[in-house]
Order: sequence, then C-alpha cells, then structure tokens
Amino acid sequence: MEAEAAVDYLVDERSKAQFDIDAMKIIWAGGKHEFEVSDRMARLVASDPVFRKDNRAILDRKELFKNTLRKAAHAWKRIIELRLSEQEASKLRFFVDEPAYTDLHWGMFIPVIKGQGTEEQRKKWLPMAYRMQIIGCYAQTELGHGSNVQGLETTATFDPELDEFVIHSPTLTSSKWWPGGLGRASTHAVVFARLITDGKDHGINGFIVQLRSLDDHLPLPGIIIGDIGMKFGNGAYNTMDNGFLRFDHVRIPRDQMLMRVKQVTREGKVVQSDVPWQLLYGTMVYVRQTIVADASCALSRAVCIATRYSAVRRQFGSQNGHETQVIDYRTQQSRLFPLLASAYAFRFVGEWLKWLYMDVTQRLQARDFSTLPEAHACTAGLKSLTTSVTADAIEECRKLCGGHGYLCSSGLPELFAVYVPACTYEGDNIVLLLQVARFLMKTVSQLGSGERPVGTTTYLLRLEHLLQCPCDVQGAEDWLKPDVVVQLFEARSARMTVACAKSLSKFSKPEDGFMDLSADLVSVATAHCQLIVVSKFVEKLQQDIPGEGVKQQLEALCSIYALSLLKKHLGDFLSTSCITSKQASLANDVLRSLYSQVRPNAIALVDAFNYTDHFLGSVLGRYDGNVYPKLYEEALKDPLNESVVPDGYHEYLQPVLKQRLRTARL
Ligand SMILES: CC/C=C\C/C=C\C/C=C\C/C=C\C/C=C\C/C=C\C=C\C(=O)SCCNC(=O)CCNC(=O)[C@H](O)C(C)(C)COP(=O)(O)OP(=O)(O)OC[C@H]1O[C@@H](n2cnc3c(N)ncnc32)[C@H](O)[C@@H]1OP(=O)(O)O
Ligand SMILES: Cc1cc2nc3c(=O)[nH]c(=O)nc-3n(C[C@H](O)[C@H](O)[C@H](O)COP(=O)(O)OP(=O)(O)OC[C@H]3O[C@@H](n4cnc5c(N)ncnc54)[C@H](O)[C@@H]3O)c2cc1C
Repeated sequence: MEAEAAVDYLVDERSKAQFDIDAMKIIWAGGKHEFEVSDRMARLVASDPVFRKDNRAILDRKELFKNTLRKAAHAWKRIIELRLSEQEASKLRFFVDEPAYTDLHWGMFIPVIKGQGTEEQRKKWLPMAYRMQIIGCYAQTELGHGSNVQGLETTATFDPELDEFVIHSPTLTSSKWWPGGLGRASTHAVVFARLITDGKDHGINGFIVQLRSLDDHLPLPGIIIGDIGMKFGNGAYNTMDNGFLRFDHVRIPRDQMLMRVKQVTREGKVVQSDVPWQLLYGTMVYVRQTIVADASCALSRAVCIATRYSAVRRQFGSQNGHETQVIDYRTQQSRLFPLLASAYAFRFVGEWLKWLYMDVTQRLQARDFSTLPEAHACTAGLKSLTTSVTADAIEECRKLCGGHGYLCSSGLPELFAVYVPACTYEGDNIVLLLQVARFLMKTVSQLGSGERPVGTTTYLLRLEHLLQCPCDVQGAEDWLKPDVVVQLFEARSARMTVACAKSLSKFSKPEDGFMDLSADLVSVATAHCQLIVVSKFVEKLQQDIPGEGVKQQLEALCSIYALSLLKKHLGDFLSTSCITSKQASLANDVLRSLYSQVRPNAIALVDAFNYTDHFLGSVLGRYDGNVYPKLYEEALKDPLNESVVPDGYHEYLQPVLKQRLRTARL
C-alpha cells in the first residue's frame, strides 16, 4: 500500500474552536500541577515500547498475564529509577492502562491497612507494602456471598491457648472468589471473616493473612488457591488474576486481626472501640469515590474516539463537494453531545466527591462521625450512577462509529469489556442505589424530629416549597438559568422521595415495603443522584473559570447535561407535575440550539482531555484523524493475514471445495 504523507484531517475542525483549549485542559486536569504531571506521565508511557498494548486481543491467557507481570515490573522499575512521587506513580500506572495486581495492592490492600489497622499495625505492614516486598489483595467476596457482606461464611476463630486465630473455609460457598491479584500474584491478603471467640459470633472483620511463601511463591500449608478463569472479552480484564482461595485451619497470630474497629484481647475478650462499626466498610467507600473519578476517564475516552471519528466519517449528502460529516447529523449530535456533557459533569462531581471523602476522613480522625452516612450515600449513589451511564455510553459510542466501531482496532470493544464490571464490583449498582434510597427515606422520616438534613440533602429542608413550586420557565431562554434548573431537579427528587415515603408508610413492616417498592426506590435514588451531579456542575461554574470562552463552553455543556436528562426522564418530571408539556417542548428547542453551539467546538472539547494516541488505543480516535490507511495497517497485522492461503486450507477447505466440484459435475 502507498505510504501516505502525514496529514492532519482534523485541522479545520480545530480551527473552529471558540475557546482557549490550553485553559480547558487545565480545568479538565483539575489544576496546572495536575495537568503537568498527567501530561508528563502519559508521554513517558507512550514513548516506552515495553508498554505497547496493541497486541492484547490476540495474546493467549498465559502470554497476556505474563506480559502484564512484565509491564508491572517495568513500571515499578521506572518509578524507582525516576524517584516518582505517589501522585506521579499512580498516574503512570493509570496510563499503562492494563488491569493488574498492582491496582489491588495500591488501591485496596494498602488503604484497608491504613483505614482499619492500628498505628502499630500500620507501622509494621505499610513499609513492606510500600516497597512491594509483599504484594497484597482484598479478599472479601465469596463464591456464595458478595453483596451481602454480613452473610460471609469464612471463620476466624480465636484460640486463646496459642494466642492465634484459625482461619477456615467451612463450606464450598465460603471459598473466597473474585479478589483481583489473588489468583497468581499476591503474597498476602486482607481476608474478611467472621470473628468467633469463645463460641460467639462477633460479625465480620479483616485479617492479614500470608498466602504464599516469600521465598518460592508456593502456597503456604492449608491454603488452596488459583485463578477463577477467563472473563468477558479478549484481552480486556483477563490481564487480571481474579482468584479463588480456601483455608484449611490456617493459623495467624492475634495481632494480624485489623483492630481499629474491634479488638480482641490476649484473654479473648472482644472490645468494640468508639468508632462506628461501618468503618469496616470504609475501604469500599474510598474505592467507590475513585471509581467515580475513573468513570469520567473511561467516558471521555469513548467520547473522544466517537467525536473525532464522527468528524472524519462522511455519509450521504453534499458538503463542499464531499459527503456530509456524520457529526453534522442532528441525530448523531443528540446521541453524542449529551455524552460529552456527561464526561465533563462526571469530572466535576468526581472532584467534589474527592473533597467530600477527604472531609469525612478528617472529621473521623477528629471523632466527628456525623457526616459518615451522607458520605456513604454519596459515594454509593454516584458510583452507581456514573458507572451505569458510562458502560451504556461506551456501547453507544461504538454504535456512533458504525461498523468500524466493532473492530478491536477502534479500541471500543476492549474499553467496554474492561469497563462493564464497574457496574458490579465495589457493590452491585442496584444494591448501592437501594442504600441511597434507605438513606433518603430515613432523612425524610426524621424531618419532623428536629434532625437537620446535611450536605446534599439540605434541599429537603425546603420540602413544603418544593412540593408545590411551579417551574419558572416562561420562555426558552429561562431553561439556561442554573437556579431554575437546579430547583426543578430538587423538586422532582423531593416529590418522588415523599411519594415513596408515603407508600412505604402503608406497610406494617418497613422491610416488606422496601421489598415491594424497591424498583420505585431505585428511581428515587437515581433522581437524587442526578440532582447532585447537576448541582455540582452548576457550583463549579460559580467558581473562577479562567481562559477565553472556557466558561461559555462549560455553561453550554452544563445545560446540555441537565436538559438531556430532563428529556430522558420526562415521565418523572411530568408525572410529578414539576413541568408542563409546553415547558418540556421549550427545553427540547433549547437543546437543539445548544447542540449547534457545541458543534464547532466539539473536537477541541475532546482534545482538552489531552489523551495520547497510545492511551486512546484507537485507530478511529487518532489525533490526526488519518483513519482509513491506519485501519488497513491494523488489519494487515492480524495473524490471519500472515499467510496468503490460510492454515487449514488443505485439511478443511480444499476437500469441501473439491466435493462441491464433484457434485456440480453430477
Ligand atoms: C481497587 C483498585 C483501585 C484503584 C486502582 C487504581 C486506579 C484506578 C482508578 C480507579 C478505580 C477504578 C477501578 C477499580 C478497579 C477494579 C475493581 C477492583 C476491585 C474490586 C473490588 C471489590 O469489588 S471488593 C468487594 C466489594 N463489595 C461490595 O461492595 C459489597 C457491597 N455490599 C455492601 O457494601 C453492604 O453489604 C451493604 C451496604 C449492601 C449492606 O450492608 P449491611 O451491613 O447489610 O447493611 P445495612 O443493614 O443495609 O446497613 C447498616 C447501616 O450501615 C450503613 N452502611 C452500609 N454501608 C456503609 C458504608 N460503606 N459506610 C457507612 N455506612 C454504611 C447503612 O446505611 C445502614 O445505616 P442505617 O443508619 O440505615 O442503619
Ligand atoms: C471484575 C471484578 C473484580 C472484583 N474484584 C474483587 C476484589 O478484588 N475483591 C473482592 O472481595 N471482590 C471482588 N469482586 C466481587 C464483587 O465485589 C461482587 O461481585 C459484587 O459486590 C456483587 O456481588 P455479587 O457478585 O454477590 O452479586 P449478587 O448480589 O449475587 O447480585 C446478583 C443480582 O442480584 C441483585 N441483588 C442482590 N441483592 C439484592 C437486593 N438486596 N435487592 C435487589 N436486588 C439484589 C443484583 O442487583 C444483581 O442483579 C469483583 C468482581 C468483579 C466482577
């Protein structure tokens, strides 16, 4: 094939931008320093051949896993050689873009010891973990129990004679099943088990257990361990060794029980400290918060691919002598631009959630536990909302790219396969929304008792007003007023919450009501979480936003985010009488004009994510838009194209063809 000169097919598109893209890059990154670190780490990874990833879909499982080990070891070597900070190291791992045991080591094992260990335990275990002299994972889920953490079966029975715990898997269903990094790599795990002393069950707790020898990596006596097998998609999450683990009366010293929440004395007495028992779930709260930030990364990545390709791809019609760019079709815009807006919305709500998490952590250290329920509800609800939307959006982006979106070289199939389990891990999304609903029902039921709603539920203090207030939209331009939109989302959430609370009150047993009304409760929780995202976007825009035209672009995206939600959930808004059908129709008109406003800026808005071609891993999303020659290049790399006549021709194709010839002669 002829070599093509390097041409930037998207130059024209970039010249249309009406805002300062460098300023937008900094807003997206969360600050100048964050941008600088992220940019440097992305380039470092992209320029290192060890981190190539274009062959993942065709490697078999063993090669794939070994390759991941190689990359993780190389990443660690670079981190040490370059003396990278924690922030830089975590960005480097992010851009390597391959699920690995290190995610669980840094993302859960270290945090669980930090959050649930005593000072002594932190001093003993964290230095070894930070130096990677031990590798750890988070072993909570069992074959028979995932969502219901209180239902775990693994036991940790105290033996006062030897001052040890005996960790045991009493049944098949008590086998640990799923923990990432467990299958092949980890030497240690924090294992969640039922604490039993003197024959009494004290509920679940975490225990540090060594699994494999630090000399030869063989499992220690009493440990039965392995990988749970291939998961969805080629490549994708199969770089991770999700594992199974059974214990046959494995003994550990008493001081390997994580004792911040509960302690067991030398005599076997259980002492509950004054921190809430829910801190046992604290690592999940921490990870859910990081998952929200991660959702904006995955979503923006898919949107970047689909937007660039939509500007390159042409079908039908006539536009300056060419067919029409598919991005100019209104249908394409109405599917794509709300996703672009959601990527920005999730970025900002993720930033806010990080702040909320830091705030609750500081309060906990000062023994103020009052905001813990809200932090739990926000992390659970936003994890659920953002991952569900992102998973659906990646698939929508694949469809927005037509047939070529289905090729692995588009990057979208693998992104989808890697991303979808986010709807399940760290809490099934429906189970988590039910937690939010439970929190909302409790908040509403306490309104009369003088208990003041806090943070994101403060709007419920204006319940009387919100239950009756009409929507202040008279003309189309009113839909661009942030306070009008926020009040509308508050009214919808408040009305749905109260309606559900009323229905619940008709049940003599609240648990029966929760079972019967659970589908409605999920809708209530979704409405509340969408309100949070809309209001955090609006709050972001009230801050100082530097850069020419940047604020205007973000305002347009904020309106698109809110009004496209309104359109999608119109039934909620109409059935609660929050808006009239006339107002809904005006909102639709405004959306169309917002799409026109965003259209010339679309490429620059995705360029602001600052993704390298290496990270995007997509022929369709290339920065230079040079899609077609590169699609050929990728196709030619396929192993099937290594020979002109395929392997198997002589055994299986030729005989068939010959037989058909004979039949034809007959
Ligand atoms: C890990 C990798 C990290 C980083 C990698 C690096 C960079 C990548 C960037 C980002 C991360 C991206 C991706 C992550 C990558 C991969 C994922 C890998 C690992 C995945 C790991 C896991 O999945 S670990 C297992 C997770 N398991 C769960 O989430 C189980 C879900 N179930 C529960 O949480 C609970 O059982 C339940 C909440 C559903 C119910 O609990 P229960 O005890 O029965 O409680 P209730 O009776 O309902 O409630 C009692 C009261 O307690 C309150 N509550 C419940 N939970 C909490 C909490 N967490 N905090 C505070 N309070 C809580 C509840 O509201 C009740 O309160 P009341 O006042 O009403 O009594
Ligand atoms: C890729 C991946 C990585 C993982 N990594 C780890 C790890 O490192 N460590 C670890 O400990 N675990 C890990 N897990 C396990 C994960 O946390 C659990 O799978 C998750 O918490 C869901 O639990 P489950 O599988 O028991 O689902 P289930 O609870 O069995 O869910 C099945 C269905 O039942 C529904 N359901 C369940 N309960 C209710 C209810 N009360 N009301 C209404 N509907 C309900 C759910 O919505 C779902 O549709 C991982 C899982 C995956 C997929």
